[in-house]
Amino acid sequence: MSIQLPPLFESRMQRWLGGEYENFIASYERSRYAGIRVNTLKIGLEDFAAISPFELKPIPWCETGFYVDENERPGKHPYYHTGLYYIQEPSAMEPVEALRPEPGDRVLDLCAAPGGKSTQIAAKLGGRGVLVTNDISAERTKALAKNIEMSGVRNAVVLNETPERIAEKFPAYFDKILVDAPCSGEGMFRKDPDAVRQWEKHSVEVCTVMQRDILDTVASMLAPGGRIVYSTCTFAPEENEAMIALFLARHPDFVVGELPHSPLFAPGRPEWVAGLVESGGGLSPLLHEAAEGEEPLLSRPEPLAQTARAARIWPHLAEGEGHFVCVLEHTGERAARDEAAAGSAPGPVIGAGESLPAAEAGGRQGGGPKAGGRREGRGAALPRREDKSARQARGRNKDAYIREEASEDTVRRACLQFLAAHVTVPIYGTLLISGDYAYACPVEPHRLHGLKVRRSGFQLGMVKSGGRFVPSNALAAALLPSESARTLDLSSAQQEAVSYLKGETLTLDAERIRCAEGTDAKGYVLVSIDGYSAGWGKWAAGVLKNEYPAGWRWNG
Ligand SMILES: C[S@@+](CC[C@H](N)C(=O)[O-])C[C@H]1O[C@@H](n2cnc3c(N)ncnc32)[C@H](O)[C@@H]1O
Repeated sequence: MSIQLPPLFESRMQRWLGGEYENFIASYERSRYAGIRVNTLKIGLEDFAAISPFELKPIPWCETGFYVDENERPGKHPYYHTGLYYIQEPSAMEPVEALRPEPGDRVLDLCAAPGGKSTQIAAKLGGRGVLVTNDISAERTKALAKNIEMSGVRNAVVLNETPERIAEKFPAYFDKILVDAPCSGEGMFRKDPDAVRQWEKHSVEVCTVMQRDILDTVASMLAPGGRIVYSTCTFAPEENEAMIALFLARHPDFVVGELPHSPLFAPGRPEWVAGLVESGGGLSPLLHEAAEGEEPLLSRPEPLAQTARAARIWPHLAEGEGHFVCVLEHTGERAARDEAAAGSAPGPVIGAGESLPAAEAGGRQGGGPKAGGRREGRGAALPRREDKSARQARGRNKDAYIREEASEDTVRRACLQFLAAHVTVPIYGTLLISGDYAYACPVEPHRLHGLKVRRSGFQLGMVKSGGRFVPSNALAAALLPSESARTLDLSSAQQEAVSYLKGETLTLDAERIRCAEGTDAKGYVLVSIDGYSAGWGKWAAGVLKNEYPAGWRWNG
């Protein structure tokens, strides 16, 4: 075997798996499985099957998931850049299947970066409801935001917060919460040799303390009758069944729910935890947690017995890496919610073909001078620079709201003018200005006050010096070509598509740009590949200036 497994890990697995151990260890000789998940926000399953550049083999537990040959390099195809699929380890697709988000739900993905499961949740929401996606690592939320945006998600907020601070702002708010917990990663040893290097005796102990605290905090954010899915990519029972049983002992208003079990999954192993508690062993002191003079919480048979309803995905039984998935159902009554009455189902920022209010109509294409005589766009009043005290007041939080009125107004007007002139469908959300950026925010904006926010919602664009509005690539990626006033379609079979994705300027005639009635070719153009939107370009005099963002470009 080429992988050197930690001896303590091997001896633990051998003890627990007994006769099954040989098969388990033999699975380390096989190569890992690669998967893609079709992003149904951008393409239907049948349509993808018709154009797929790769041979697809269905993943049994996820309707939108497919095994692909890793040598196909799915990250190196224009369709990856148009967000038609997300590259995801097959077992990692199960937690969201167990969560079962439905259009209209409010969902929290607490430990979300880089966003595999968040993009899967967003696809299931189908643009309706709310996704709050969060990671405690600031660095990792950059990739999370990029993946959310490349996937064309319109109803997500991206946070970089602790669970406790989110809980203060969203008490009993979410219908569904995913905790894809930080863990010792034993299930990833085959896929990622780094996981082996990082594993040590104390990993399990450190992780259980984090997991216990995270689970305790999320309970307060769940609406009555809601569902939590807890998942890890480790085999350690301390981080799996024990965490669930401890949670149930502390939160008697929850039960372990049924999973839509694949016959390839195995049940949870409460007896492993019972054995560790009895012997006084294991790698976490939490196994023996007890109030003074009382028996350890985990010696209560009932909560532990429920964990048999969880699922373990084993690499020797299913074609995927090791995972643990458990559903926790709140036993309270799920209340019907009138989103509109609660003020939490925002209407459109601006509707299709809608006229801007007179005070905002100044710079609209073909529009006359606006009321008050000032024109937006070229020659418009410059936004005043934020002064030093305002900058200090904003502190660490770049996305805080404090901003001088004048410039907030400028961003707001510029954004609405852009949408009116370039987008032919309503964009839903509360128009929220954060610094130079405009967002369509899917939650009541007050909930974000004081939080570290990476994206306050669907990023529409920003105002640059001179009051010029630059649309975000998130907006481009989420629009259908038919929803944009100007479009240019490139073919994935032509070099032009890759040239665009590499950030190169294209030379092309006005005839190639499809323009909505009353619009000419000059200006922002939504660039699509085989009919699937990728980004913006700006056309004038036979040249398409490339607006595809540097961080999204095709490398190599
Ligand atoms: C298993 S990874 C998540 C993978 C992700 N769900 C996906 O599907 O792409 C666990 C994540 O938890 C984050 N994390 C660790 N402690 C956390 C905490 N207390 N609150 C929120 N996130 C945390 C880590 O930064 C890491 O990105």
